[in-house]
Amino acid sequence: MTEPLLSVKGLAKHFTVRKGFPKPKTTVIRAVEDVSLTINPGEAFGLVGESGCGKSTAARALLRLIEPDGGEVRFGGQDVRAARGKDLIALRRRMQIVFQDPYSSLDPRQSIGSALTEPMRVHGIARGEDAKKRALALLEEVGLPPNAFDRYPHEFSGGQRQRIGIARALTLEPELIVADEPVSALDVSVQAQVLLLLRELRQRRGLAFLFVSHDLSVVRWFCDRVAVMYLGRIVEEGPVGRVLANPLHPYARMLRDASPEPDPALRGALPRIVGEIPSAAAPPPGCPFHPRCPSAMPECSQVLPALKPTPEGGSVACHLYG
Ligand SMILES: Nc1ncnc2c1ncn2[C@@H]1O[C@H](COP(=O)(O)OP(=O)(O)OP(=O)(O)O)[C@@H](O)[C@H]1O
Repeated sequence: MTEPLLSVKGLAKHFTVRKGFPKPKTTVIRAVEDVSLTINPGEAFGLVGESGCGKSTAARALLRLIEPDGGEVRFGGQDVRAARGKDLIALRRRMQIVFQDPYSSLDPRQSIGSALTEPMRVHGIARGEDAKKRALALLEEVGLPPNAFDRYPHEFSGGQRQRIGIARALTLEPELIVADEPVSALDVSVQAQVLLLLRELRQRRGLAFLFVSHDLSVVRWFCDRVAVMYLGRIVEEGPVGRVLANPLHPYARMLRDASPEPDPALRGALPRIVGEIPSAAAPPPGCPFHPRCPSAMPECSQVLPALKPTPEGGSVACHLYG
């Protein structure tokens, strides 16, 4: 069996906010609760769910861009949460992030050449002419001309800026890319080109991906495995073909049925997603999905269902299953 590249167990992240007027009250938002997943070398793992379910928070917490409040994160066998100083820098080099909006992650006053060579210099990989040569090769790899090196972010289109964001994520030759909604800010016509580039890079470099998206068709196309999140928790996980074709959790089924149907003959015949996602500040007792679930039973409002294994190596957290 392959040793997982990334292994996450029981990850938690809570935010404490003060809200209300005139007497603000302290509220704890349980953005991520008991999230576990593993990603093997070269594997693409999708994280899907409605807006606010905790996908981005989970992705940032496992990279320690924000500090988790609980759980264990191991990368290549190393304890990410315990890593300090040089060890943490070395781990960071191996896992990189591509953001939804590359414009906000690129410094408008920094040339593209400098944005690409700076991390190489800081991490002691290359400097001077060597770093420039590597940056030019990266620009070519992501489909940008060499003269992009001396230009600035505002001179590029959204799709080109995302290519720059991808090139920057590659400067340190990572093994895992966390792609947080990498194409959802782009025009539809450009989305496919950037997705093709990501898939090409994945194949050529043997990269593993944590692919955060609300778009099931993109996840179906890009990923090997997928986890469905609801109110901070994973409710179902498994091979992408099985989970999206035959979801076992009623929420996963609802999400699948609400996603645009590629076959026009079936469009409109499917039930739409119903009800509002409850607040992560006051998650319902028992199964967090029970207030919206068409199949809820009395037990569902009292007992939180544990994740149970499914035959093909996935898992589902539902009292209806098993
Ligand atoms: N810095 C923060 N302070 C307080 N609450 C936060 C913070 N970041 C996220 N949250 C809350 O945590 C929950 C999860 O948010 P998160 O952005 O991770 O969800 P998401 O699934 O990625 O949604 P989206 O696709 O809209 O980004 C939400 O209720 C959100 O309001």
